Amino acid sequence: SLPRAPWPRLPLIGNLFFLHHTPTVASLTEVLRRLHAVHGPVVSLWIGSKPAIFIACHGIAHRALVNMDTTFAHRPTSWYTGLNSHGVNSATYGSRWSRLRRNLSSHLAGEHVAGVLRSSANRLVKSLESAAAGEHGGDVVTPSDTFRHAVFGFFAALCFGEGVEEDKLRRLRGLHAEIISLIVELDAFHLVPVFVQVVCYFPRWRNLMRAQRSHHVLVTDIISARRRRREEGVGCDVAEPRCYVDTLLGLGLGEDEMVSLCWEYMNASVKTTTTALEWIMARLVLHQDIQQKLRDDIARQASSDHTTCGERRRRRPFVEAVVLEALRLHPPAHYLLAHTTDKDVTLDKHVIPKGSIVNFDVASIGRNATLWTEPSVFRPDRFMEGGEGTGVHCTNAGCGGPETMKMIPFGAGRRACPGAGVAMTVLQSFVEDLVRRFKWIPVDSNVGTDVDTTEKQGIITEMRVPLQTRLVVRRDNLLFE
Ligand code: HEM
Repeated sequence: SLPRAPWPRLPLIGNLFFLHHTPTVASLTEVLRRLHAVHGPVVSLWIGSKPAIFIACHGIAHRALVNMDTTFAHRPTSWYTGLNSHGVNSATYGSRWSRLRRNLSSHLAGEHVAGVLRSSANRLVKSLESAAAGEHGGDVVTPSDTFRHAVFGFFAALCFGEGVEEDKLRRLRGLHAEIISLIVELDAFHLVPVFVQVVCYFPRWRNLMRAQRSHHVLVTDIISARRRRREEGVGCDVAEPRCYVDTLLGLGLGEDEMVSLCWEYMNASVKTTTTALEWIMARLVLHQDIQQKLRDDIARQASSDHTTCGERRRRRPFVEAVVLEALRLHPPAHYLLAHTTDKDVTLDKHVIPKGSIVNFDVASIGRNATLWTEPSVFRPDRFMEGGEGTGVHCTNAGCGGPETMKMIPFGAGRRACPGAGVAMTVLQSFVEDLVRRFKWIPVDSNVGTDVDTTEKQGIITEMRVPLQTRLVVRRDNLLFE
C-alpha cells in the first residue's frame, strides 16, 4: 500500500491545493509537518497525477538511500529544467552522470583548492575590517552580503580560474541573483501541474528566459576566453592550476552543456555555503561562551602548529564540531533534491510506485528528539570525542550504518552532494579566520536577545532577518599576524 495520503484528491490536480491555499515550498514544509504528526514518518501527497512520498525517519532514509542506493539514485523527469538541463543533478543515473560526477569530484579534491581558499579568506577578512572600521570600533554590520561576495569569489575562482575580469564577475553575480530570485518556487518540488505553472507565472517565465539568455552569453564568453588562454599556453602550468572549466574543455562537451554545468556549480555551491556561514556566525553571536571557547581552542592549536612548522594544517576538532552542530540545527536545504525509483519497490511496509517523487526531510532528521538530546539546543560538544555525534558522517553519511546518518545536510548514498568535502573545508576555514580576527558581539549588550533565528523557508532556508552584529577587530591576536 502507498504511504498515507490525505483526501480529497482530484485527477490532474492532486491534493496539495486542498491542504494549503498557496502551494509553495514554504507552505509544503508546513503541510508536511502537520501530516507527519498525524500519519507518522512516511506520508504521501499527490502532485498532479504523481504520488510524492516524503520520509522523515533516518532509519528508513538509510534503507532507501544506502541499502537500496542504486534503486533510489534516479531523479524524476521534469518538463522544464532550465539552466540545469545538462547538470550532474538532472543527469539520468548512468554512464554520463557517472563521468560528469567523477570529473566534478576529482576537480574539487585538487590541491589547488587550499590556495584559492587562503586568498578568498584573506579578502573576506579585509572587507569585514573595512566594514567594521568605525571611529570607535565595534560598528554594527550586516555581514550577509560580504559573506555572499566572498563565497561567490571563491567558487568563481575554482570554476572559471583566477584571471576573469572583475566587471564580468560582477555581472555574473548579478545575473545569478536575478535568476535565483525568478526561479519559480512551485517548480522546485514539481509541486503543481505544468499548466498551472505556465498560467500563473507567465511574466516571471519571460523575465527568467531573458536573464538566462544573458547568462548564457556571458558564461560562453568567459569559457571562450579561458579556451584561448589554454591554446596560447597560459594557465596550463602549475602556477595557475586547472579550474572546473579546464576540466570541462578536456571532456569535449558542447557549449550548452558547459554553460549548464558552470551554472550548476555556482548555483549548488554559493547560496548553500553562504547560508550555512550566516547561520554559524549567528549562533556564535548568540552563544558568546562557545565563541570564546572556539577562539581559545584555535589559539591553542595554532601555537602547536607553530612548533610543527611546514606541516600541513592540522584538523581543528572544535571548529569542525561548531560547523557540524550548525548544519544539524540549520541545514541550508530542508529537503534533498527529488529522488525517484526505476521500479516499484517496497520500503518498510509501503509500496513506492516506479516514477513517484521521493524526498527526505533533512531538518526533521537532524532535530529528532529520539536521536539527539535537547535537539533544539546549540551544543557543538556533541560532536567532540565521546559525544552523541561521534561517528556521524556528513561527507560520507550512512556508510557506517543508520547511526552515522543522524543528520544528512548533504544527503546520503549515490546522489549525495559531491561538494560536501569542499563546503566543510570552506566553512571551517572562514569561521576560524572570522573568529580569530574579530569579536562578534550582539548589537544589544543584553546578550542573545537580538539575533532572530526565525527561518525563511524556501528551497534554501535562510535567516528571516539577516544577521546584524557588532564587529570588533582584534588587534591583540599576534598569532594571526
Ligand atoms: C553547505 C553547502 C552545501 C550543501 C548544504 C549542499 C547540499 C546538497 C544536497 C542536500 C544535495 C542533494 C542530495 C540528494 O539529492 O540526495 C546536493 C546535491 C548536489 N550538490 Fe551540494 N551542497 C552544498 C555545496 C555544494 C558544492 C560546494 C557543490 C559543488 C561545487 C555542490 C554540488 C552539488 C551537486 C552537483 C549535486 C547533485 C549531485 C547528484 O545529483 O549526483 N554542492 N547538495
